[in-house]
Amino acid sequence: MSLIKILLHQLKRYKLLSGIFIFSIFVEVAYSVAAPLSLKYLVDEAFTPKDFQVFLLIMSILIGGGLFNIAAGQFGDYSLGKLSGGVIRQLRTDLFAHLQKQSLPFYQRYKVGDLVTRFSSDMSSIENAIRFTSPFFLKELLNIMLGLGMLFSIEWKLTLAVLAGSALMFVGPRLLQGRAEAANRNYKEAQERFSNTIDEMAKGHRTIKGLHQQQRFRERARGQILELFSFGLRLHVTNSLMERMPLTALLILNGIMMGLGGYFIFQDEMTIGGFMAFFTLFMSVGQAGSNLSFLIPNLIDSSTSFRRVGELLDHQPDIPEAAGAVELPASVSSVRMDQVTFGYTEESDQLRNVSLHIPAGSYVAFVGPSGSGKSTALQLLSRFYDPGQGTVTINGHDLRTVSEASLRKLATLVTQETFLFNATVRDNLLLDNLDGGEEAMIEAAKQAKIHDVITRWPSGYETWIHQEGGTLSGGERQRIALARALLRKPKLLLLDEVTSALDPATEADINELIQQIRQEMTIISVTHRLASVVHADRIYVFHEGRIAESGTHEELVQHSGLYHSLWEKQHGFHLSSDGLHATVEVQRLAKLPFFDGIDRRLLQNIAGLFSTELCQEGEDVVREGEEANKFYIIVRGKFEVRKQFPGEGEKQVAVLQDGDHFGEIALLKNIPRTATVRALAPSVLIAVRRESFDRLTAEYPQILQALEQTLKKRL
Ligand SMILES: Nc1ncnc2c1ncn2[C@@H]1O[C@H](COP(=O)(O)OP(=O)(O)OP(=O)(O)O)[C@@H](O)[C@H]1O
Repeated sequence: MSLIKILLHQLKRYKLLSGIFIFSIFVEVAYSVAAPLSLKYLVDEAFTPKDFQVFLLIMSILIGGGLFNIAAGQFGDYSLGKLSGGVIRQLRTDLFAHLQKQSLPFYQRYKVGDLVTRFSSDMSSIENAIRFTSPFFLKELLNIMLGLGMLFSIEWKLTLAVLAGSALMFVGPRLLQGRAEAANRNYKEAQERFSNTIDEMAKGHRTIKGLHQQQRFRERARGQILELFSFGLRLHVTNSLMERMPLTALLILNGIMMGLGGYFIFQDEMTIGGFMAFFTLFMSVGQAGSNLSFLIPNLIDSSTSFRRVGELLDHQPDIPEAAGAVELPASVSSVRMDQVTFGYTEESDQLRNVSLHIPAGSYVAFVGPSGSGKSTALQLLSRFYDPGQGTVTINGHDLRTVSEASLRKLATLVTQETFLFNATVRDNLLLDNLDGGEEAMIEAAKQAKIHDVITRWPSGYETWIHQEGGTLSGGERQRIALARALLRKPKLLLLDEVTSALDPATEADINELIQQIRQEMTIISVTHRLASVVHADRIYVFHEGRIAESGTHEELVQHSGLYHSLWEKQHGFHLSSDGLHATVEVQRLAKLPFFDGIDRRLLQNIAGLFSTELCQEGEDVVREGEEANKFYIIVRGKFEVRKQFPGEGEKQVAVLQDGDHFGEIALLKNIPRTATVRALAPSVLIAVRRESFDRLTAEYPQILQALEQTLKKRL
């Protein structure tokens, strides 16, 4: 186990300190055993014969030994402090570095609360074991061994008798050990579950409030707190019982010793001094035994923590760096995927036989329906995962063989889920490049269209970012992340839906920026918004994990394939630059199957009925079971369709994006919604109410007839 290896390796590093500590323990234990033994000589050789010389001699030895013991104790404490502190420091550093080497699957397996608990309470428990419990355990064990030796030398029969009785001290704790371990494990797991709830509540507080889920979270927390209470109580009772049992056994042993010891004195088999020394020494050995049993729950607690931290250390990185990894050069000559097949799990593949070649300096787009594998391909190009089959290469080097540092220097990925550090804007932009020029930083912020926003904040670039960027708007976060990436001057820029949280004007600015920087770097952009990639050198259209088509925008619209139909779907909407007002063209309405056959002039009237609706991430536009009275078309954004399944709860059944529509049946009749539609990103829709539609159809009944006929055919 890696943890034990690390600890042993550490102890080897601190040989001198370990030696001093062990020596000090020997001195301390020898003195604590010798001090009671001196009673025998004081009583039998000094007090009874009233020999002052012997008394002085014994006292001098005791005082001299005591002073030496104090000095040795001081050295021992210092060396233990330094030794244990050093071991813990190294363990924390190694664990942190080990976690950093892990890849995405690891972070999907272990939740934040789980990792935080292992780093905080488990590490504290290990620290406790290394700093206090183990040294104390060692000392008390030595105390018992030396003490027993002395007791045998004073009166072996009495020692054997009390030793037989002392088995009582260990039987009880042994019997309870299994229960104590289970109680400890249960309590730790309950702590972990509660930490995860707090983490989820803190991170998702906005969504929780938005969806009015506070009650559900309170209920969950209440249940978990109750669980902590009952597991905590069981743990407390078991541990107390384990601690109390040896003390009770000690009382019984005292009785045995006094009775038998008295008998030996009356039989002249033992002196009074010998009995006093035996009694005192036995009390000290008994106390050491009792201390040992007090330490057992602590050791059990720390053994669970040792196992949990060891489990993390034993987890080998899923995406390891090859021995003698190749350093990628500072420029890109080509990027390739050859026959790549990849699945997040063994059950299914999300990419199947994907091959593509991206020449240096080109601007390439990955488009396609939601879930078709675009982002997955980008993750493989960034080597967040390795392909199951096939290879991903940059400049001819399989990414499995290149050094991570050189890959990250060359390629930068900007994703939709931006994470900003709790630091100033400046630190977020510059990162480790703290001496990086002010000019370069401002230039990057200007390129990403965020400089003006930052300078409007009272503290400008010194503004502190809180809650991992949660206090900023999605667009501001995205633009800071983009500026941060540009400042690193990558030769390969990977963009995953970077404009989806931006308003149309900023999106247009970012698209313009891409046009400017495409001369300086190779760009691969994943997007579902086709209008933003019409100028790409090559567009790869993904469908169900495969590349269905590829070519330039012009080539693909000519060819009536998937791209053509996606383009047709997204085309024909107009959105004001502030993203607040949207309209639809008559030609676009005419392409909706249920408006088929309706006169263009009437469609013009229908187009005028639509009004714009904006919604935030996490907002429900329609809810399953509620009255339906509106028909919606998505102008831009992303929604999930969720349905209740008996016994299984609510599940996602589809994802809708730009150009998709839903709820058309509401134009005809009032039936409850058959699904919930929830926004996955800030979105813009246009909607028409049945009441407005009714007024129009009263004037032009032919619209209603046409609509009824088409819907009848479709239902
Ligand atoms: N970490 C993961 N673990 C398991 N499955 C995943 C994971 N990430 C994505 N998937 C699944 O892989 C498939 C492809 O997802 P991917 O994100 O690559 O699609 P996409 O084309 O980028 O879609 P979108 O436009 O909605 O982001 C989807 O079915 C998705 O649910």
